[in-house]
Amino acid sequence: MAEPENNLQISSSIDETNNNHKHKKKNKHDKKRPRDIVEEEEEDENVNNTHSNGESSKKKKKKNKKKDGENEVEVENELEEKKVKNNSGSGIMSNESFDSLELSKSTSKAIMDMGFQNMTQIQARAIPPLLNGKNVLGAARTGSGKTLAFLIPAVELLHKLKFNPRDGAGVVVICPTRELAIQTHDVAKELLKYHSQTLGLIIGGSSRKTEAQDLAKGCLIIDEADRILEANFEDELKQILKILPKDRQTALFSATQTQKIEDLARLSFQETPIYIDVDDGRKKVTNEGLLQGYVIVPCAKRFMVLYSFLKRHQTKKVMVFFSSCNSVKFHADIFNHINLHCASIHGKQKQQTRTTTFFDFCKAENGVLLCTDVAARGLDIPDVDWIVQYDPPDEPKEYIHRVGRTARGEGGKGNALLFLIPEELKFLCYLKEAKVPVKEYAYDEKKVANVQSHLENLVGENYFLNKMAKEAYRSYILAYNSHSMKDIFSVKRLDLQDVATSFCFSNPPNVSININTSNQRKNTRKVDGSRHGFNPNNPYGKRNADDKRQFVRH
Ligand SMILES: Nc1ncnc2c1ncn2[C@@H]1O[C@H](COP(=O)(O)OP(=O)(O)OP(=O)(O)O)[C@@H](O)[C@H]1O
Repeated sequence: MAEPENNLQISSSIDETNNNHKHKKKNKHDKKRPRDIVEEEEEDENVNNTHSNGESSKKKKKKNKKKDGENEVEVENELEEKKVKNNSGSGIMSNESFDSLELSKSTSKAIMDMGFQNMTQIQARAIPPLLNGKNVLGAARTGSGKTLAFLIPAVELLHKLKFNPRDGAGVVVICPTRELAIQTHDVAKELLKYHSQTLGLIIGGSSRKTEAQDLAKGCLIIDEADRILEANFEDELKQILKILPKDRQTALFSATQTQKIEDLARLSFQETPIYIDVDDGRKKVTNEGLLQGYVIVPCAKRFMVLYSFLKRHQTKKVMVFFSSCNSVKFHADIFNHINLHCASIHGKQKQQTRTTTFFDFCKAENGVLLCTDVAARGLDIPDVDWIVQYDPPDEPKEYIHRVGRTARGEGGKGNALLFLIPEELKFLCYLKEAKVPVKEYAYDEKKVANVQSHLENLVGENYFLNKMAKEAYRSYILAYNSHSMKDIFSVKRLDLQDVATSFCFSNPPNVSININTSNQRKNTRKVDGSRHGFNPNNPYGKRNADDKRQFVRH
């Protein structure tokens, strides 16, 4: 999908191939009684995400239509929201306006059309040095406006240089997934509305030769930078760097800066960059408006609890994360089979299906999206109410990116739920050390749907469901085996009968699982031959003992 004339290139170099409002009822979620996740639907605490562009969410507009008696509650909520917005200590906004940057008229007008006046903190701190040609390594929490923090300088610099399409690509933006590249391309398009500069999108599938020619000039931006090396795309990145000019300007951005960033910085920066971490010193790394909980579910009951949760939250917008494409496929199919409508996104789909599903879910007011980590990073999907991590994230860092799909922007609100089997509870220590606050939620056994035997019959009799269930079961075990945090997620501790039950089998299916522990994640996790080096004091992974730099926000 490369366009012929591009001086701003957005590309996805990495893509996955596999894998408060007030408490209305005070006693509901108090300390003694964990929140019940499968109880009858009542107003969730955090269902209205209001994005910082000043637009109220559709849901909020709908809520405002509620009968008169509820107006008082609404007014209180509005006031509370304003309080949050003015609290610059915990919010993402700065007091500085875009006007203070003295941007070109075309860029200023485009920003005005977006409805933004003040910059977010990362924008206020990263845009000026980038405009001055400095290299920047930028960290700021999820949903805090990093995209414009690098796109505004990119567009301004091209404009100032009077960069022409015939000059080639002036700016290259590298994103870890295709959807993120598409989204970033859309934001850049909005910014370039009144400019003569052009832009293009490379998300695989087009001529390598044309792509190489388009990339021949420019300055480099890497979004979700830490993810780039994780997927072992070091070689590809080196190829890209080789064809870029040596005297370029470079910027790396992510919500989580880690050891991997150092490797990447070494590869991509010619000289030491300016390091900007706007959230340094914060007591927690996740967003203010995010309510996070975990629920302990025995493995054999996982499916039924998820099913009951989704049934209960049918009027909400929910994303559910799985560890493999096959698991997403199976769950989407069986849920749709039993009239629980859900969409899915994973790396084994055709790009057209992925793109359509992504945009449909962005527009939807409610609905369920089952996905792999292909949707974990950077995606700015409006008004997501719940992030459910059905399969465990690979690290606390991935947890942070997944839950970052909700409660985005200033005053944004949302909920997150992590499923853990009793054997995985130690993961909570790592979350605590990573400054992620999670509360225990519960479910009422009596309210969990009892459809296990019905589903076992269905999977037993339906050839296609059976095949998908087997593949999903196998992939779940393989993904578990390749987990980075082996001390917690040990495949040896899994009870395969219980795992089989969670994939709607009455007995473990006959599948070949050739687990070779010496070969785990050979292609996806190895960086410079080292393993991650996690421990509770180092929840984000390995770094040198003498390295005192603060790569993670506290
Ligand atoms: N100056 C601003 N004022 C108000 N809202 C803004 C501003 N800048 C960006 N936003 C909005 O904030 C939301 C989050 O922005 P963005 O997607 O850039 O976050 P991010 O920091 O890149 O998140 P992630 O780490 O998840 O990739 C978007 O809906 C965007 O339109």
